Amino acid sequence: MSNAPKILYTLTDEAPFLATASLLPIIEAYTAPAGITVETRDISLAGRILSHFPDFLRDDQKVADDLAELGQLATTPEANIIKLPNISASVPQLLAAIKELQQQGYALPDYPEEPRGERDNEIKARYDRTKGSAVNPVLREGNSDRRAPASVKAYARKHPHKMGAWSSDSKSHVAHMDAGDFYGSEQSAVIAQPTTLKIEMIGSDGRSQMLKTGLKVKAGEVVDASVMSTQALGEFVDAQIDDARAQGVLFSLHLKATMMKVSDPIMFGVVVKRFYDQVLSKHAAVLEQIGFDANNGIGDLAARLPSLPADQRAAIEAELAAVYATRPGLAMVNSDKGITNLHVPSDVIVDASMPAMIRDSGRMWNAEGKLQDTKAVIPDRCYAGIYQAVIDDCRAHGAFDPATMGSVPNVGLMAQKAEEYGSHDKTFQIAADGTVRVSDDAGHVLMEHAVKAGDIWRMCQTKDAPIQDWVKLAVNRARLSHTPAVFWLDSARAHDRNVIAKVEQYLKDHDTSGLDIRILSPVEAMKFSLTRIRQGQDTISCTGNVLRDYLTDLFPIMELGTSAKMLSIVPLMNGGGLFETGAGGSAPKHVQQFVEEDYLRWDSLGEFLALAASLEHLAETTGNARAKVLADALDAANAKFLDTDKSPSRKVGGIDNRGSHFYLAMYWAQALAAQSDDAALQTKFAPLAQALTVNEAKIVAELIAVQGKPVDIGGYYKPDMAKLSVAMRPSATLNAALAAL
Ligand SMILES: NC(=O)C1=CN([C@@H]2O[C@H](COP(=O)(O)OP(=O)(O)OC[C@H]3O[C@@H](n4cnc5c(N)ncnc54)[C@H](OP(=O)(O)O)[C@@H]3O)[C@@H](O)[C@H]2O)C=CC1
Ligand SMILES: O=C(O)CCC(=O)C(=O)O
Ligand SMILES: [Mg+2]
Repeated sequence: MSNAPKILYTLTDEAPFLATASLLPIIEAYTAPAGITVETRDISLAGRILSHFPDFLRDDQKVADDLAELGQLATTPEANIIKLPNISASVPQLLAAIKELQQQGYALPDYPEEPRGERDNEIKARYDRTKGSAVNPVLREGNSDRRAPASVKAYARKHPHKMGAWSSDSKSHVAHMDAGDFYGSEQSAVIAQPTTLKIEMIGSDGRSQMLKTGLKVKAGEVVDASVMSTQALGEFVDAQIDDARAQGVLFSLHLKATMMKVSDPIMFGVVVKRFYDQVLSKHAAVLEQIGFDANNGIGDLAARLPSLPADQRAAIEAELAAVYATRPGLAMVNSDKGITNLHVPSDVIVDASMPAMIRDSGRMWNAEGKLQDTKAVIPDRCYAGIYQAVIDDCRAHGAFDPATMGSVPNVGLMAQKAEEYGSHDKTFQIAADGTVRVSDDAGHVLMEHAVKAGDIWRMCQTKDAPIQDWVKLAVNRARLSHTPAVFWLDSARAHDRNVIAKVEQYLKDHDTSGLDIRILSPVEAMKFSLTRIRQGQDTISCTGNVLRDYLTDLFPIMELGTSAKMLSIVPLMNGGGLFETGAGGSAPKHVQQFVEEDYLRWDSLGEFLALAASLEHLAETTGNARAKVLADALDAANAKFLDTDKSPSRKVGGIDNRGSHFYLAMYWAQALAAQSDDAALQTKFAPLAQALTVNEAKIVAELIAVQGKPVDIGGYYKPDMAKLSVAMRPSATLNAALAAL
């Protein structure tokens, strides 16, 4: 195959987007001499919003729907996409982004939180398409292969990050429900013939309502349904609040309200309502009137209180203080600013929050700004148990040692919206008591649940082709890295039983001789992997979509200090490549630090690794030999970058993200100048390598000189590109050297 070599680089949000303003000019300068085009596509929250409202914007303000274009491209062999982390917006973030855009002169409508009439419904539906994890499921037309490359692991062993010590009498623990959750109610079916499903709600009064019709399913597809009883959840939460107070530990809640954008905000709301019951019940009428929504967190109340008369406001504030006096301490997101774990549903996201707690000796921050033992409430049992297994291990054996510990790479089943992370359009909060029934074309009932008003019912789909591809990837990875591979599947779950049967069947399609491949329940798989990790041994985890997410933050954060240092490749099922940068988020607190003191702590190593993999893929698919030369030189530069430890330090005065980009550029140019595979590239890059090497001290000084004072970038969700470029490219010497290339 030969086509014009092109890489699509995504413009996203927050820290990774700021970093792009400095890194992209370097990437463009280096790839151009090889005849490679790098184009950008805007998939930021602001960009997604604007692309949905052309009818409200002036012609010069309209933007294309880049996400839809990339989603389409991801199904083709030509795709070569570098995907940086983006905001998966909660409602409070969506509201803030809309407000900022309106202030910048975009005449967007307000978000109709309580829609009245057709027009409101239509506008809300448009906004809701940009909400939550709206990007990744669209682009992920493949399964994932996430790991710490050998060079990164070696770096972490040489420069181990700090890990909080663990004590055997830590009172920290995970609390989960014992009944009434998704885990306990799961039903699963494998589709025999292509058909169309419908989801029907039959009320106890006999009235029936279609929740969804026309849901096409393919042969071999696994479909599951389960239900969370909000009553059981509420009772469980009450008991945990009391128990946390009795034990003197912090109360914390860990959900994934971003990716599980329908079910988890409701669960979050149940916990907020229970925790603040005293004040919310007493002032219910007033709170209703000011539009408070518990699903948006208690921060929503704080935001709306100013609209009340002073006396009403004081009464509510007094009641809030009384709640805090009688409740257990809440884990804090920011104790200086009084932001609690229950403030905003997107502040505490389980994949990152549980590893952070484990790294901090099993503790979280309390209101006094001190670390304290914590009850981590993870209501549903499907995956909660793995974290208790880690806590048990740390209590028994102490903290993990990054200098000696083994690694747990992941091969994750996520293609085509697999499993829970694709369930949003099939998740419903039930309006009345009755039965939810899933049936096919021929009227056969596949699954049926008794439900009560308020319950959360959801259905998931996992297509057969992605499962086959996942098994193949797992076998390949086990073979390539000579490492045991464990499928984390729970035979007590209906869905997992169906997947186990498929895994057993599809393993037979591959040569597995000499490989150690096992199927273990998540808790057993965790214990097995942790035992090996302490012996310095690696174990591949082959998991479904949710555990993919959880484990690819958990292990990198323990092994490397941050999941930003991960290599995260998605071989797309139709032959293209999606290269995600790291496995971590968009680090909002890094933006805060940047605007306050012109210092960006974001670690772009994930971008460097993704770029090398993308160039490698480009060389293979387009036969462009120069892409290979660039990739090899970038590999060498990455190794040198790690060896010399040029990642950003944490504080003003050291090199930050921009300084680390300079070092990458210098090492990359040096490697290109030193190679002899391509004489023209060698000649082209030799003077640049020379200029950067000679001016190292000067460039670093120019980059550091700007630090330490506030910087204006003209927006949070949509920064001013000109201001941002000036702020992120403060070294005239570096800019001139790049321009001269
Ligand atoms: N692929 C994607 O698009 C993803 C997007 N997200 C989105 O990102 C946002 C934040 O979520 P979340 O990941 O939970 O929180 P953060 O982005 O705050 O990440 C958690 C912590 O990881 C560390 N970290 C992550 N990336 C880097 C980096 N490149 N350089 C240095 N440190 C890093 C920091 O820890 P410390 O300060 O302790 O060193 C950071 O505070 C949300 O909107 C979420 O939806 C999240 C995951 C993936
Ligand atoms: O899409 C998202 O919201 C986050 C994705 C994520 O956390 C992951 O894939 O690791
Ligand atoms: Mg994640």
